[in-house]
Amino acid sequence: MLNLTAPVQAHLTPYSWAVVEDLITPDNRARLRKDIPPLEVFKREQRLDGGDKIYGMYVLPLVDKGVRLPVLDRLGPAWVDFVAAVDTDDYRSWVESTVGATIRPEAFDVGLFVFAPGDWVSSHTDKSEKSATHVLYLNESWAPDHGGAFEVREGVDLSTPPYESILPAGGRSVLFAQSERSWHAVAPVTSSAPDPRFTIQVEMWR
Ligand SMILES: O=C(O)CCC(=O)C(=O)O
Ligand SMILES: [Fe+2]
Repeated sequence: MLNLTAPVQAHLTPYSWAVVEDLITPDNRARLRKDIPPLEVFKREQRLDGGDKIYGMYVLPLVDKGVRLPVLDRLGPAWVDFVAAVDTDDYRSWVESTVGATIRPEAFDVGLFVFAPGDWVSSHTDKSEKSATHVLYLNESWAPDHGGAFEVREGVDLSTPPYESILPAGGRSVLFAQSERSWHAVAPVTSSAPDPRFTIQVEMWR
């Protein structure tokens, strides 16, 4: 399921983050996409103000602190295989060496996220209880004017341009170590996007 020898572009500014291309092979991305359930199965997650971030998206948790949730089997073998692939010492060592975070076995969540037009996440660092986050993008084609870019940022202020913008598609994934500097945001998905923005998030806890 995962090609841990896929090319990595690792960065140390403004924090430790990396872009990885084709970590999931195209055929496996197609298998995963085919088994994304309808939106009715997801939970709407939205915060309009307060807290550490403002956001709107649909979420389907698949693994909670290392425990596979019943829905995983219902999604089918592609999703079971994906979870098995991130629950390995090879994957954890790869995360550790790619972004320099310390990863504990079993302390991980996996979620399937859907961002509809207008959905976004304000600039935030992720919770300090987190060691690293890996976001894998499941759409194949995506244009800059569809919004939804992963923005590497240098602070909370969205009126400044991002340090870098990553197109959330084409087999790309973004991995970063949590720190007080790990500012990032998701630009709003525009109404011109032909499909919702589909992501898998692997969250690794300290
Ligand atoms: O979907 C992404 O690219 C990142 C999402 C994110 O940062 C979050 O949900 O905390
Ligand atoms: Fe985040």
